[in-house]
Amino acid sequence: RKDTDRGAHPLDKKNMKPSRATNPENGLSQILRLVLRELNLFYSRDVNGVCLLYDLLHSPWLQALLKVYDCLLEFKEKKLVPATTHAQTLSCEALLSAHDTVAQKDFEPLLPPLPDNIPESEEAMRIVCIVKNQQPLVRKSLHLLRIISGLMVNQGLIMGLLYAGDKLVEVNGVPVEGLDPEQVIHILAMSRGTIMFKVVPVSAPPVNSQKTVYVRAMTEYWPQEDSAIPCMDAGLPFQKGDILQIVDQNDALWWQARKISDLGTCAGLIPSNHLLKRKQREFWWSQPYQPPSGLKPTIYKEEFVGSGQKFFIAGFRRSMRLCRRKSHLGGLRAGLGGGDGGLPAPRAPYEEVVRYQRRASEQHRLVVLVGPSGVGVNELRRQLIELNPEHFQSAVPRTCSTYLYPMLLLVIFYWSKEFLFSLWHSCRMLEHGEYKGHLYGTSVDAVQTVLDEGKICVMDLEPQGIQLARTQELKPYVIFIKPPSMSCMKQSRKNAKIITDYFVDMKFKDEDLQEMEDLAQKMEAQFGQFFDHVIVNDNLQDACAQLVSAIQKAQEEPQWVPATWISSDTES
Ligand SMILES: Nc1ncnc2c1ncn2[C@@H]1O[C@H](COP(=O)(O)OP(=O)(O)OP(=O)(O)O)[C@@H](O)[C@H]1O
Repeated sequence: RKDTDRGAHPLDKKNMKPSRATNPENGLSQILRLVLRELNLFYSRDVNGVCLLYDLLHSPWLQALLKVYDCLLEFKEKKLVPATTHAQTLSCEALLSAHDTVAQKDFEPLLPPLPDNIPESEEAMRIVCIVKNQQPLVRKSLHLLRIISGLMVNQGLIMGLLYAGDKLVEVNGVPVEGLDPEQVIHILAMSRGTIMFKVVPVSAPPVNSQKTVYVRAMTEYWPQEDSAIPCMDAGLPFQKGDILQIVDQNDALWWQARKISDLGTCAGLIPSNHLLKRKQREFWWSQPYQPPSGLKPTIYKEEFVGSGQKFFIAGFRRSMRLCRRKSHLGGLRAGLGGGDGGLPAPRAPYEEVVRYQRRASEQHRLVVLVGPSGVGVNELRRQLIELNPEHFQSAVPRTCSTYLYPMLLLVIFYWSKEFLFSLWHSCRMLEHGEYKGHLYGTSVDAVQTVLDEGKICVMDLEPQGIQLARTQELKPYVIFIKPPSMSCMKQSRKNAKIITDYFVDMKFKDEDLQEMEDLAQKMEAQFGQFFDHVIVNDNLQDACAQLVSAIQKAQEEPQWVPATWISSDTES
């Protein structure tokens, strides 16, 4: 409040002894309380005008004001210690007056009056003023340059004022026609406060009728490494698996997007679907050809459950580890490269996604665990099922030698990954393998059997198999089990044993742990876009608790899923 306002207080503070305020009994609040008590008596007798006075004295603002007054009087008696040396000379009055000055200041930007002498010929021009803050105008200036090149404008800042296609004529009264873009950038960078643009408007400003779409990035993009981007600083870097909100697709080559983890920021430039596909294709063709190194069918491992009962668990993980031991990484590396040792063919760079929440009446989503061999996928799955066998279950693999043998013969004959995939599709196999000369496979039907029982089906898959499972029918939720750092693993796996098909328990060696870490990195780099959740398996109990919580969220909370999985009536 201003000094004058304080002076206008009905109670004259000069006549009030300070000691009265320090004693709460004698303070103004106390006096007010007494007056109210008196008034109460009159009020009950219905004395004229008392109601009005009663309401007035009861008003919260008056009570608050009196309380503030009491407090100030109390502080006036105390020897206050300034918080900083600068505040040494500040009195209470000076602070209040500083507050008043700031409170009364008008922070609205002052725009200069428009020039009076605008000639008739300039009728078709538009003058736009923006107020620049103290930050260097790098990003914004470049966005404005997009107007010159007809690409885009910064929506948050000048939406509705400047449009793509507007021709920039003057900046702050300086004619810019014929200047190089760099010279205009320089003028903008040097500008402080208000910047006035004179533009010849585009004949028909574009109407943005597109609906906002969300996509999952299936590849990564680094604007700093892309010399073709019109404005590097305005680029939006993203990684595989990031969910992006596409806000503008008007330009065929460059879209504007935000990350959903950062919706508050202004949009950045990303290559359009078409452009990114083209870039991927160019990159793919530029890579040297690598002949296929072969697809190795893997082996199933048997597991004893309960009282001597034996059945096969899905997955070839341990066998893969054995294979790798024999061939020293070579075989598995080939497997990670997509099975043929070459670079995987480019796929769609963006996948449209929507929010989906499973309805209670719908079947559960399949839970897929992925991770490098030895990280603890089987152990976690085992513990999960043990925790609640009524709720969680694995899919039981079946022997399928009748059709897999001829199928494999065909695969060997054609030696084509695509051909194998098509056969797998026709058999609805999510994975297959060989154990002691027999062929086994886990089919979609085996998963469906578990889901039909109302249970949550939990299975482990090699990352190459994720795409087969990604269907509207199963709506898998993929959890990547990641190894902790080497030092943590050395500690936590001190007593852990590698269980092999030959029932020889071996301790983890440093090279096993290193191998696990390398593989995890490769899996993340190549298949990270499919991972809905990542759990670092350091402490087994913690990891198991995280797994339970992640599965619960997947089944009960909204998640981003491919738009193709959801028909419009089930969309949340
Ligand atoms: N967090 C952990 N701390 C200590 N030991 C662990 C941890 N996680 C797993 N283990 C142990 O590591 C060994 C390998 O685990 P597990 O068999 O589950 O690996 P995996 O990922 O399924 O790989 P594979 O399929 O090749 O066996 C087991 O003995 C298991 O008990």
